[in-house]
Amino acid sequence: MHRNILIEQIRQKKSYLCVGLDSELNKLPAHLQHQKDGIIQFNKAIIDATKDFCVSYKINTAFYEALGTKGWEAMEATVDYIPDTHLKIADAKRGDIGNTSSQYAKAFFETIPFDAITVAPYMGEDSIRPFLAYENKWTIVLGLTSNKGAADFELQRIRTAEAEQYLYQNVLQTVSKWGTPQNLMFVTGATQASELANIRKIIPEHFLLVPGVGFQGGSLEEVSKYGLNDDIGLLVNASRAIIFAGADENFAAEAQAIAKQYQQEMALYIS
Ligand SMILES: O=C(O)c1cc(=O)[nH]c(=O)n1[C@@H]1O[C@H](COP(=O)(O)O)[C@@H](O)[C@H]1O
Repeated sequence: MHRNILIEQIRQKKSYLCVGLDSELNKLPAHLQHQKDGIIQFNKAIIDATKDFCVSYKINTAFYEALGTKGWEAMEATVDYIPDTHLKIADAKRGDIGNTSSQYAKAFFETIPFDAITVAPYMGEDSIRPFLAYENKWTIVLGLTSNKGAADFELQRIRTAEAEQYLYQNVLQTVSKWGTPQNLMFVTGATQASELANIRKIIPEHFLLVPGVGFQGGSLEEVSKYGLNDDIGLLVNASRAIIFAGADENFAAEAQAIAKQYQQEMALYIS
């Protein structure tokens, strides 16, 4: 998906919400858990209920891969069902030596036609280039993640030729030279909102994928205050807070209500 189309969708809907389809089988409403295509039915109902309030869906592949062949089938059926107006993100956190990354890119950009994939930067440039080679596809590189373990490496101070800085800052500076704001985004956890002003100094133009509102306690208000740019530049993800808002037959309506709440709050920040 071209950046201009994404921005247009966000402005039209007054929403930069990404709904995370982390559809863990044993958390589905009881009536769907034992059905052969329970995850597909669940995802379709969630998509129908939330598509007017969000601009993107993020499929965390772990919840599908865990189920083997059936999981991959559910993932493909879900990607097929998501309207083309919505950015389809494979949250797969891949990255390997070049020829292997090329196969990951083929898997998630061609075999299953996602628009974007999350990638870990640890293995460097040749591990990321194969994803960037695809036109109109997005490579979303982990920057500063939402979890406690971000302190182990990402928030370590390092000394480079130019400055002393956090490791994640060096990642943003370096990786942003390999692509452009048209094909590269970065993950910034909502729980790290205090760092967003610094992040925007390094990458003012790029879109940020921001997970961590809802269950992980990140604040949409803070993220929006420090993260929004002239083109909006944010995709804020919530998974469990939306898809598991309700636990019975009413789950889709409950999910819709929460997605709508997020959208209405976002509308205040971008109007
Ligand atoms: O790459 C991600 O999406 C991601 C990065 C990060 O720093 N933190 C994070 O929570 N995520 C993912 O974002 C989703 C968050 O889910 P909820 O906490 O249920 O909203 C999960 O799929 C996580 O794997």
